[in-house]
Amino acid sequence: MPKVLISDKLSEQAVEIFRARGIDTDFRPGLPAEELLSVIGEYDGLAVRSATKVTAEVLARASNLKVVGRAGIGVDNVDTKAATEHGVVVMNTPFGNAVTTAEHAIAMMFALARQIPQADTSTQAGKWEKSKFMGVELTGKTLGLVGCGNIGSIVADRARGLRMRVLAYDPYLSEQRAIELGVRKVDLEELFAEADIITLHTPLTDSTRGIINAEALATMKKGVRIVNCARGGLVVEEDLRAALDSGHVAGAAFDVFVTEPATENVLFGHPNVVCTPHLGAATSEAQEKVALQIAEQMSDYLLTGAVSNAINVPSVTAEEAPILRPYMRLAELMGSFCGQLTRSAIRSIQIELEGHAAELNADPIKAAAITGVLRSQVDSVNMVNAPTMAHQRGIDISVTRHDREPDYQTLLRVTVTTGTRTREVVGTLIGGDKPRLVGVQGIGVEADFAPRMLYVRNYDKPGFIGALGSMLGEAGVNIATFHLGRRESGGEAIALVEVDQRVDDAVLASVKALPQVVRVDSLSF
Ligand SMILES: NC(=O)c1ccc[n+]([C@@H]2O[C@H](COP(=O)([O-])OP(=O)(O)OC[C@H]3O[C@@H](n4cnc5c(N)ncnc54)[C@H](O)[C@@H]3O)[C@@H](O)[C@H]2O)c1
Ligand SMILES: O=C(O)CC[C@@H](O)C(=O)O
Repeated sequence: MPKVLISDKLSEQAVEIFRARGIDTDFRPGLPAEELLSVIGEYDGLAVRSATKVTAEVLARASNLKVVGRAGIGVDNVDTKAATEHGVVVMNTPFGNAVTTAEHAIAMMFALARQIPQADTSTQAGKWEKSKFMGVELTGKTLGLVGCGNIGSIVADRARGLRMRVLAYDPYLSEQRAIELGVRKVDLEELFAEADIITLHTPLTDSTRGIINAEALATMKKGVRIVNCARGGLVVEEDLRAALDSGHVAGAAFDVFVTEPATENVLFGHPNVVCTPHLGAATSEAQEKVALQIAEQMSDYLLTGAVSNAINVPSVTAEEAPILRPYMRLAELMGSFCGQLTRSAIRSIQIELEGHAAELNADPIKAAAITGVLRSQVDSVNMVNAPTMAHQRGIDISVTRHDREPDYQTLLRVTVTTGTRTREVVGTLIGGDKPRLVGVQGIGVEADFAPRMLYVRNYDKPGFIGALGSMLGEAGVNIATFHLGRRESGGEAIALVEVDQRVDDAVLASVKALPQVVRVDSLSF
């Protein structure tokens, strides 16, 4: 039974879902980092929000870990690169808290426009400062969205409901989508120059870090207000503080900070600043949604292999998973066949799909084939890290779908090329799910992938089968099945011999010495 650890404060509904799906679950919100390091080796899955830091060190100790699930959007607390290297899937819930976070941004906008937090403090202190808290209307004002994805587009919708004019800067936003959203797509300079309120909704990346800095602030309207409910680091906090002090910026509302938890910050204490402690996603509705969603996604992956919302591996739907699983097994076995025969640096791996296979999601099949090829070189390879490992080794990967009718209903071909040789195997599924080899090096030969096999390249000359049988018999090796194929009578041939015992190197050397034999390899699957 898989075992999952929940190390952050997730809705307890997640625990119920894991348990109902038959997953052993430990709910330990607030687990200290040192304890996480000592227990992580026991778990197949780790569910977190943003407090747990899933570092390279944690991942290095996580010998059984298959999946990290982030109940939320940002995975900046997960070392995704290290997870990929360790073959751990990282998944998030990209939509579960979008409405809630958009509402928080709108709430922050109102808080700034009407100075609600400051007025509340003053009123409850017994002051009645009506003239001090003169606000501004939002109706008719220009809102500048930096980032118009899930959250930004919901903010746009709500802002239009407030009769605001909405501008959006997002290099990946299409003109068509901007029209559908009722926003005007502009460049950043125009947005800065025209917006009365600017709200940020991008991830923190190299291109967005410090997107609002002193230089940008100088190009904004005097009296601009700035809202950040996305990520700390999008705004250079010191530069913003200076612009608030000079009065150029009329107000700033921040939910996220460069350093979190933010117990100290340069923005704190300014009369026109409103802060919340990363509460964007903190509603019971959103937390329930993300907890349920991550528990379902992680359970699906651990129990069925279905992958959704993964950051580092292609998606496989619950419907696709049972169909793809035998293909992934076949591709891995075929890759392994080629990999075991390859002793030098691989230049390329080509995966071809024909018949029914050509209609399927090829990414998981490709990842499985690469895994199989690399497994004989690297123990730690799996479906998650195989494409990255191939890339790191400079291996060129290609996938081709053929729409021609194959001899079999469905067919995969894996071709591995080194500097000097090309190895090609062809395989199919018998009865829908049983892997069967149907060709090697362009020679038709049918065999199952047996746990122990001999692969013999020989010439189709009399005496070979008898000699091989006697040698194996004398060595105490029982032949379970024997499959032969040849290019033409007397020409190049292949024998695939399923054996019940391991064939030692001395016997392999004697087989190799037979006059008809070109090469012999012992394979295991
Ligand atoms: N405060 C919170 O509690 C909270 C909650 C949820 C999400 N978030 C954060 O909000 C942000 C937005 O989340 P989302 O779900 O809308 O993400 P999303 O991926 O749906 O949207 C991000 C948008 O930013 C755009 N973008 C990327 N690079 C850009 C650039 N250089 N300039 C302008 N736009 C750029 C993308 O094209 C995309 O449309 C993320 O940083 C997320 O982590 C915060
Ligand atoms: O879990 C949280 O409270 C933060 C969520 C938010 O930052 C996210 O990226 O989804």
